[in-house]
Amino acid sequence: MLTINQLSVTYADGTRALQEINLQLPAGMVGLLGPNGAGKSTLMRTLATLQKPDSGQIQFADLDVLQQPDSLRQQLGYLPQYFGVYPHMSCIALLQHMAVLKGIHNKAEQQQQIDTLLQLTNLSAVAKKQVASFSGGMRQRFGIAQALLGNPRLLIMDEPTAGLDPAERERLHALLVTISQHKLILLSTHIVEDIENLCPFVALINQGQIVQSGPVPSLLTPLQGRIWQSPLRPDDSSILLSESYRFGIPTYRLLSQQQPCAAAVPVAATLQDRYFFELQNKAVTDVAA
Ligand SMILES: Nc1ncnc2c1ncn2[C@@H]1O[C@H](COP(=O)(O)OP(=O)(O)OP(=O)(O)O)[C@@H](O)[C@H]1O
Repeated sequence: MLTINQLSVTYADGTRALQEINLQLPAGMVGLLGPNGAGKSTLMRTLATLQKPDSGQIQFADLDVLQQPDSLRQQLGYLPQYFGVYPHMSCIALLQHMAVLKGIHNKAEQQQQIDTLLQLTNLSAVAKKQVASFSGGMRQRFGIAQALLGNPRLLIMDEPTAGLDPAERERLHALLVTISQHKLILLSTHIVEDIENLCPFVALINQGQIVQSGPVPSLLTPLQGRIWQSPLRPDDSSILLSESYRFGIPTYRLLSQQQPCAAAVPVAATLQDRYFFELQNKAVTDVAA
């Protein structure tokens, strides 16, 4: 549904934020996962036609996005990473204003869409309050409501769950699943759990390059049967993927063909394992025999 070919973006100071990116994304929820500075926001802004690439092509359905940015904007909803400062306007007044900017001039249609979106995002009760007074979670839900004006086919969301408490994050997940029918929702995050919860398809980005993309199960298959969890860090040739703590006790996740030490138990591979593996710039064939 969305095809990206040889897309490169270089900033004025010479930073090569995107380097010849190629991607094919299907409809549904797609995760763009990468560490800080990987190039996620640059890619999202370029897809949203807010900044121009040095070179490359973007095709959305039958639309050449870089040649027809205005046509793309009519089908696009965008939730930026930072909204900046809100004007002192009520939620409903701001949505009415944004509806006009999106070309929804008919008052009855405007009202009907806004009412539906306020209900969907659970903001009806606070519609007359100023958005500037909203909590972080309410602002994100407002951000989604404005992005959904005009029923866009492509929804781009840059780190939508950043800074939300667990209950707000769950609410947002439920909302995203509800709206994901018949759309491509591209969701960027560095929170692996968000992608595991929501996205059947993922693209991993690191240092301006797509290092893997595909249906999540296909990314896990090469690691199955090779992931081990151990309370000790073995002194062998296994690849250390991550070190985490539970109640202050360390747990190591390791990639190895064989049991790395007597304390290691086999566990199912997760997206987080693949992500940490890719950040080490290794190929699956590097796994110790
Ligand atoms: N306006 C800019 N001028 C120069 N360099 C920039 C600019 N914006 C981003 N960069 C650089 O481009 C690279 C990619 O940045 P980008 O913000 O796209 O990454 P990101 O994956 O969204 O990171 P984060 O998760 O921290 O938001 C980084 O090295 C960043 O420092």
